[in-house]
Amino acid sequence: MADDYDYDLFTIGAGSGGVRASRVAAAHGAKVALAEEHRVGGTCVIRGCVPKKMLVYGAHFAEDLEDCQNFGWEIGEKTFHWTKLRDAVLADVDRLNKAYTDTLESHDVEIFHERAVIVGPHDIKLASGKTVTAKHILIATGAYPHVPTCKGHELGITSNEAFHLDALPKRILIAGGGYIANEFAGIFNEFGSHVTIMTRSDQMLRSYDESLRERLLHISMLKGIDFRFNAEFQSIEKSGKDCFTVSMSNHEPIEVDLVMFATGRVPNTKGLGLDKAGVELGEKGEIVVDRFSKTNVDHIYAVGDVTDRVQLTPVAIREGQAFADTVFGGGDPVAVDHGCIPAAVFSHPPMAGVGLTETEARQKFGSVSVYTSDFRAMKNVLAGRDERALYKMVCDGENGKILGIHMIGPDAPEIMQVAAVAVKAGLTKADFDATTAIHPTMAEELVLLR
Ligand SMILES: Cc1cc2nc3c(=O)[nH]c(=O)nc-3n(C[C@H](O)[C@H](O)[C@H](O)COP(=O)(O)OP(=O)(O)OC[C@H]3O[C@@H](n4cnc5c(N)ncnc54)[C@H](O)[C@@H]3O)c2cc1C
Ligand SMILES: NC(=O)c1ccc[n+]([C@@H]2O[C@H](COP(=O)([O-])OP(=O)(O)OC[C@H]3O[C@@H](n4cnc5c(N)ncnc54)[C@H](O)[C@@H]3O)[C@@H](O)[C@H]2O)c1
Repeated sequence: MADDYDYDLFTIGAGSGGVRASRVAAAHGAKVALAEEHRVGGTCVIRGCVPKKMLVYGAHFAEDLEDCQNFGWEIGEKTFHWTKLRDAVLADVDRLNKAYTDTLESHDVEIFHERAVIVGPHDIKLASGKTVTAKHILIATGAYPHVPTCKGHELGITSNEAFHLDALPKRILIAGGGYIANEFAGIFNEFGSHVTIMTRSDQMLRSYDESLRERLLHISMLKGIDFRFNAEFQSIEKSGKDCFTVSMSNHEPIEVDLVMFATGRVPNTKGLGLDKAGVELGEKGEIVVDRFSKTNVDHIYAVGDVTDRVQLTPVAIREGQAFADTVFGGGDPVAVDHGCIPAAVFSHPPMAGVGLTETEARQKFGSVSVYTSDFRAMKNVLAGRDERALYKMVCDGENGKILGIHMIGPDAPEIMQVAAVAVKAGLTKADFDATTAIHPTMAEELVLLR
């Protein structure tokens, strides 16, 4: 296909969005090349969702090993070896990295294992100095961790480094009240570190339903995690061989062994040469795109975190697929529907949500009906674990249409994935009521809500 260009498509970034787009474009018959400056697989596979979830599993054994005793199991002394888990996780990351590379190669996508930047409307320069041309360019460079610019910020780590630690910290301060902060707080806490979360606002996980956020905060505190709200960094100073004193507004200084920043992720557009092609950026440096992921330049597209629409892997994948189908599929253009996206926080316990929170629904619809189930999972009862789950369904007060479902409790993300189908399909509370329960499960609470 490649006309006067070296390639039909050149993709910058082999993460969730870039890999899917390149593979599908190649399957549609396009001549495709891709550049990756770090490792094929990107954030999700190499230093995000996947290794994080494995650590979550590893961490959960701490509670399982405690709880199993009420189920009749007697176990000897428990010892946790962080480096054993770390190395197993990193080995699986290597496996996935290879699997993603193989998939691209088997689809004849040419991979450049180096940084690429744009040097002209159709021109890409690789770190080796080689310059290539492409009819279409896809920017899928993701995002990088934001680090506040306080004195001593260079002494802290981000989630990128958390997967490679040589030893677990005895005391860790995690800055940020979002996804990464709450997930890693659970992980480190279960492994025995003392965790303090500090966040500059008075809330955490702002996009989730208020009742669930309160429940997570309550349970996290019961588990021993400390929280400091309305706290802005002032400084981080070394106060011993391996420890730091962190000063912050509105609170006493705290001494810890590790500081981790989880304060959001910034679209990765710096130094990419987008000005050379005239690509428009938004206020946060994100690439501005239309609903087909097209930039203001006709042949340049962008998908995933770099566009700062919804920073989630399945969204980046969908955007990559839609881009490839639109440009190379030969059919009608395909836009990604960004409405009603389910999401989960893999905290301890996890929480998940889809659609409008109660507050959002009240603001938008006025008349809403809210149904809740506040219960202790059967397993927690026998385990003697005083941890209650909370499910909430928010419906349109006029016709019963479900506007949102929100859950915190064991396996909430697994249950939510299926419940989200019903919400996306526009089902009503009556449809849930008409469905027979599977007993005994936690999910049955969803069809028994009063
Ligand atoms: C700790 C953590 C946990 C997460 N957990 C979840 C989760 O559980 N569920 C979920 O849905 N999402 C999760 N996310 C978010 C998810 O990882 C991202 O939304 C997703 O990876 C975005 O995909 P992407 O293709 O836009 O970018 P990325 O996957 O970040 O890929 C971009 C790639 O581009 C490369 N690159 C950048 N610039 C250049 C250049 N100039 N030349 C060559 N290569 C370049 C980078 O090295 C990178 O590999 C998590 C993120 C983090 C950090
Ligand atoms: N389970 C998942 O799906 C999952 C997991 C991890 C990450 N992610 C994605 O990655 C993105 C980035 O995650 P994240 O947790 O870094 O960001 P986030 O946007 O979820 O949370 C950032 C938090 O940091 C706080 N903050 C910002 N600056 C601060 C400062 N100077 N001091 C103290 N607190 C500060 C903010 O108030 C906010 O609470 C998420 O938005 C999400 O889209 C998803």
